[in-house]
Amino acid sequence: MSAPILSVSGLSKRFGGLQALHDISFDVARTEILGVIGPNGAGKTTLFNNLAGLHRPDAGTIMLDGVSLVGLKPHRIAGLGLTKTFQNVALFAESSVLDNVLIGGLLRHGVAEARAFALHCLEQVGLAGIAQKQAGELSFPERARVEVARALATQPKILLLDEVMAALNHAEMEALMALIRRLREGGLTVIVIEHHMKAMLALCDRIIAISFGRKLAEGSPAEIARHPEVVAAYLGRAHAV
Ligand SMILES: Nc1ncnc2c1ncn2[C@@H]1O[C@H](COP(=O)(O)OP(=O)(O)OP(=O)(O)O)[C@@H](O)[C@H]1O
Repeated sequence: MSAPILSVSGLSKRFGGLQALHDISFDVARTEILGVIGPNGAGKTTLFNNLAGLHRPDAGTIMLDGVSLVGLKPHRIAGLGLTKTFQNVALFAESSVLDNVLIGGLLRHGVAEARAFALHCLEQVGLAGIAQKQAGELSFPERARVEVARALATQPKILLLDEVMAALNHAEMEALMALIRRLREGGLTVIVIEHHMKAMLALCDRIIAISFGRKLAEGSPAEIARHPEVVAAYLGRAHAV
């Protein structure tokens, strides 16, 4: 791997008696789509929260393009280029789609510029036509795209997507995967958490599997799909690729 855009080393996080992350290390290449899989409670969202500055790790280093992120506030980390979507798509229901996306743009722009940029982001995700719709009236696939647009409005180098496909049917998932691939072709690096294994195997260049806060495996989708511990811990013995 040429110089990684993100380098995580020895990351650990404890909540009281629970070791939620234990000595997690991995690198992410520029414009890579990296998947993070693991059973419920494995520590996936905690990993994202530590990367994005919502939690402070107890130990370990996180370097984004050579800059240390540990101890920085989330808006500083977003300013440096790492932005996370939220698992339960928390949009302001009473506000328009445009205003929801505009909020992300305020990180770097004044209101007028952020509005224009928000429209551009909505175009990128194919939702320019519903910019004035109230966010509370959106379908699940629209909400997922608005959440991606809001993250894009911060102009990230790395986008962390936390289960944005959770409520989508097969066709909607395929469409969102196509969007993620397009964003990568435009230069974005993406780290994805999803439970849907087929989608992850199809979408990701590389996958890390975690279980009980520890990294269990790391490799190509094909390697992960046949890794004995991953199969036992997560995929189920019946899974075969
Ligand atoms: N703020 C917190 N305080 C205490 N415990 C927490 C906190 N956040 C997460 N945990 C615990 O840490 C463990 C890892 O949780 P996390 O949400 O990271 O798992 P996950 O892999 O994202 O799960 P899921 O697939 O269900 O979203 C769980 O046991 C969870 O209950």
